[in-house]
Amino acid sequence: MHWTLVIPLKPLALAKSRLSQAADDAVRPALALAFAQDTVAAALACAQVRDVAVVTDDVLAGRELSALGARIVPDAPAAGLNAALTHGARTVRSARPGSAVAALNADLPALRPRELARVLTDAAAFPRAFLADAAGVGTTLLSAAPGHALLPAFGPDSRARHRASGAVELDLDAVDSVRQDVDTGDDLRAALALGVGPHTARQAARLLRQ
Ligand SMILES: Nc1nc2c(ncn2[C@@H]2O[C@H](COP(=O)(O)OP(=O)(O)OP(=O)(O)O)[C@@H](O)[C@H]2O)c(=O)[nH]1
Ligand SMILES: C=C(OP(=O)(O)O)C(=O)O
Repeated sequence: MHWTLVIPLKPLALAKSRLSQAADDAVRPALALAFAQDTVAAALACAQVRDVAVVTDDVLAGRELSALGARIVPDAPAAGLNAALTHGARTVRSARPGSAVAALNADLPALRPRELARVLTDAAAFPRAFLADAAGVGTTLLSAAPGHALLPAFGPDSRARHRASGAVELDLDAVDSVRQDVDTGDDLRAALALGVGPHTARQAARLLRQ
């Protein structure tokens, strides 16, 4: 099965507010963009991924991510993360109704294409499936096979909410790069230890020089 990934991204000036202790206002937007660039580049390099749609209203991010090969979908509902994902999945399926779609967070700077391929291969066995984040409370990926609505419930305690919604939790070892989202300075250190993509590596080096 080949997947279309739907990746949501807040306007960069507002993104990653919980990183404010580790990265000040002058650096954080560039860091958030770098996370998204490394996430999108790794996703597009994954053999199971047909294409990537990024739902964002950010002009700079739209330009940079479309240069990597992503399609940009405006965040028309402007009603938060889950509305953006529902809109993104609908937009994808209005062009190709039988698409397998998966929502993936834009803050996975250590994402490895082979680990993403393992997650998507397992997800293909279920109508809806999800992967818990490294902290064990959130979600980094939610999938919907052809013919099934995504029904995203991202946000606080999304692991429990996705489970309660009937999505199957994927029980996989050795997919740390798909689980490691970056919300805090500790998360950033964990991602750097796994090995981040080139955009984040450049921005992290800038941060260390400050
Ligand atoms: N398009 C869109 N994406 C969103 C919205 N809210 C969150 N996201 C994205 O959803 C993903 C998961 O969100 P979070 O991990 O909470 O990221 P964040 O909102 O930048 O982080 P904080 O500001 O610290 O809460 C990230 O890729 C965000 O950019 C939204 O309203 N619209
Ligand atoms: C939106 C989510 O991410 P975070 O916990 O990183 O805000 C989530 O896990 O559902």
